[in-house]
Amino acid sequence: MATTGNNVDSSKAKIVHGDAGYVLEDVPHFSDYISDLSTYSNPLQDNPAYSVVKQYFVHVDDTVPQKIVVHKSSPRGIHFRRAGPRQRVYFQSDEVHACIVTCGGLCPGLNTVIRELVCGLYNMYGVKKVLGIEGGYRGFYSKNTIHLTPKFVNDIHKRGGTVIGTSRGGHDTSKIVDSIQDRGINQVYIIGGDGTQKGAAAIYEEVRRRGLKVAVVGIPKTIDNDIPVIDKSFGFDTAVEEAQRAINAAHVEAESMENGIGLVKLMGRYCGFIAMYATLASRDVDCCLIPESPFYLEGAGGLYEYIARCLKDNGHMVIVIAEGAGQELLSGSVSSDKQDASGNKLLQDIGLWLSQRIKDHFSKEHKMTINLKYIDPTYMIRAIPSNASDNVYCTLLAQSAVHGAMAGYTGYTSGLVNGRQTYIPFYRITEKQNKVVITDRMWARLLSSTNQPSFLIGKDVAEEKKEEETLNQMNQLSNNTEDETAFLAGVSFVEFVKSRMGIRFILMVNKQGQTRLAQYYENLTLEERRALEGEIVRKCLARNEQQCSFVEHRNYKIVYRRYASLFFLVGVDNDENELAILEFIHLLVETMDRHFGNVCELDIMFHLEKAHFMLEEMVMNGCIVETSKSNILSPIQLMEKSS
Ligand SMILES: Nc1ncnc2c1ncn2[C@@H]1O[C@H](COP(=O)(O)OP(=O)(O)O)[C@@H](O)[C@H]1O
Ligand SMILES: O=P(O)(O)OC[C@H]1O[C@](O)(COP(=O)(O)O)[C@@H](O)[C@@H]1O
Ligand SMILES: [Mg+2]
Repeated sequence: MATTGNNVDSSKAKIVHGDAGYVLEDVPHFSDYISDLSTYSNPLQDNPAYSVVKQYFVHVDDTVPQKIVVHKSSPRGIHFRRAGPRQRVYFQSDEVHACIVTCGGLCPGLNTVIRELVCGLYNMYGVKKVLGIEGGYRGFYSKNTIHLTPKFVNDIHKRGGTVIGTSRGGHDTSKIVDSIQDRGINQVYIIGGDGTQKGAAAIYEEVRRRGLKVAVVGIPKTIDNDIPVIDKSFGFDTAVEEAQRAINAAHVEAESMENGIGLVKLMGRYCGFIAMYATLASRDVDCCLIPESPFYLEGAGGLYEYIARCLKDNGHMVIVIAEGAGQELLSGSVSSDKQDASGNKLLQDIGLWLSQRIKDHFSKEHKMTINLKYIDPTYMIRAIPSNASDNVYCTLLAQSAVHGAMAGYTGYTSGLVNGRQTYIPFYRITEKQNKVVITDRMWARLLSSTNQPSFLIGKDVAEEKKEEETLNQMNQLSNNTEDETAFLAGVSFVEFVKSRMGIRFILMVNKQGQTRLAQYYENLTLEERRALEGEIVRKCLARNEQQCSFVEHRNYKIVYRRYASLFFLVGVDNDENELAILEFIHLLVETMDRHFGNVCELDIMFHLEKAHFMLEEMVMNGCIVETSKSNILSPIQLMEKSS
C-alpha cells in the first residue's frame, strides 16, 4: 500500500491507494504535523464494561467503503477510516480539556449528542474538564462558558433544542482559535450542519497552522439531511415522524369537507428529504413537491389539472411541499435576495403563496369552492426531542467522535457510512450538498405511490423526439469529418475559430436545472457564479422549442442547445457569431459521444474530470484552440492506457 506520507499539505487530501482500485480518503492525525508525541495505553482496556469485549479495539487497517454495491470487476473505490477506540491514545485523561459548541438551526438530538459527548469523555476516558460554549461560534469570544458534567447533562436528551444555545453567523476563525488557545482547550467538538462544518474546517486549518495539539472534530447535524456521504443525519427520523402528525391532521381536515385540500409545508431549504420520506411513510399524500423537482401550475400535466382530477375522483387531497420547492415561481413575482447571518438564502413562504394561488384558480377558472387548510409545522418538527432510534444513533456518533480525538485524529467529521461509524475528512462533507436524486428509485417509488404528475414527462418526450431530429440534421451538416470543416450559414468553422473568440463560460445542465458541469473563462466568485447560473438556467429552460437558441442576458449572449436530457449553454460576448457557437456545442457533444458512446448526464457526473479535460483541449482562455475529435481525445486515451 502506498501512502502520500506523513507530511501532507493540510489543505490537500490524505489519500492512500491500495490494490484493485482501493482508495482510502484518510483524515489528518497529530503525527502529520507534530513530532515527538507521547502515546498511552487506552484506559478502556481496564474498564470492566469494555474489557470483556472480544476485539474491542479497531484494527489500524479497518476502513469502510463508500460504495457498497459493486460488480465483479469494478474498482473497490473510496473508503473512510473506521471509527472506534484505538489501542494507543494521544492524551492522558487529566490532560484533556474539551469543549462542545452547537451551531446553526435546531435539530432533534442536539442535547443527546451533547450528553453523550460529556458522558463518553467522562465514563470511557476519565475526562472531567468539558466546557459548553454558549450560543454557537460567536460564543467562543463573546459569551460565557458552562462547565458540563454528567450530572448536568443527565436528563437533557429528553428536551428539544440545545442546552448550550446556538446561533447563525459570527464565525471568526482567528478569534475562535485565540480563545481555544487562551483557554487551553485541546479537543473541540463542533455540532452543526454544512455551514458549521465549513467553519470547523477553517478552525482546523488555523489550529494546524499554529501547530497546536488540538483535535477539531465535527458532528454532522442537519434536519434537512443535506449533508453528503453520510447515510442520514441524526434527528431526521424524529422529524419525519413528527411530520406525520401534521399530515394526518391535513388529511382529516381535507376528507371531512367537500373539495377539501390539506397543504402541509415541511422543512427542506435546498432538498426535499423530509417531504419525500414523510410522504412515503404516510400514504395519505397525493402530491409531494420538492426543490429538486420543479413543478408548474397551469396547463396539461400541471398542478391545477392534477388537483382538479384528485378532487373529482376522491373529493379531497393532501399536498406536502418542502419549503425550498417552487422558489423560482415565487421569485418571478417578488424577488428576494435576503440572507440570514450565515449567508443562507432566506426563503419566501411557498406554502402561503401556493394556497392563495390554488384558491384563486379554482374560484376563477372552475367557479368552484374549495376548502383549503394550510398547515405549517416547520419549526415544530425540529424543536422536539429525538426519538429512541435517533437517541441511539446520537450515542454512537458522539462516542465515535470521542474515540477519534483521543486517538490523535483531527480535522474530521464523525459519520455513519453504510451502517458503520467512520471518520470523514472535512472537505468531503463540505464540497457539495446532499439532494434527492429524482432519477433514483426512491423518487420513482414516491411518484408511483402518489400518482402525481412528474411535471416533466409529456412535454419532455415531445422535446426529446424533436431533439433527435435536429441532431440528425446537424450530423448531416457537419458530416463528421476529422478536420471538422463544417460550414454553417456560410461561416467556415475552422476559419472562424482561428480568430479570437470570447467564450465566457460553458455550462451543462440537466432538465431539472441542476448544473452538472461549469467551466468559466472569467473571474467570478462562487456566489456570482451561482446567481448567474440560476438566472440563465431559469431563462433558457423556460423557453419553448419555437423560440430561437440565443438569448441576451446581462452583458452576455447565451447560446444553448438541448441534447436529450442535457442542456449545453455557452455564454459569449455580445458580438460573437451564434451559429459558430452552436457548431462548437455540437462538436463538443460529438466528441463526448465518441468517448462515452451516447453521452448522458451520468457520464458527465461520474467522469467530470474527463469532460473537463475535453474542454481544456478545446478551449483555452475563452478561445477555441482545437477542433479535431481525435486530437481532443488522445490525452484522455493515453491516460486511460497508462492507468
Ligand atoms: N463558509 C463558511 N466558513 C466559515 N464558517 C461558516 C461558513 N458558513 C457558515 N459558517 C458558520 O457556521 C455556523 C452555522 O452555519 P449555518 O449555515 O447557519 O448552519 P448549518 O451549519 O446548520 O448549516 C454559523 O455560525 C456560520 O457563521
Ligand atoms: O432557523 P432559521 O434561521 O429560521 O432557519 C430555518 C432553516 O433551518 C433549517 O431547519 C436547517 O438549517 P441548517 O441545518 O442549515 O441549520 C432549514 O430547514 C430551514 O430553512
Ligand atoms: Mg445548512
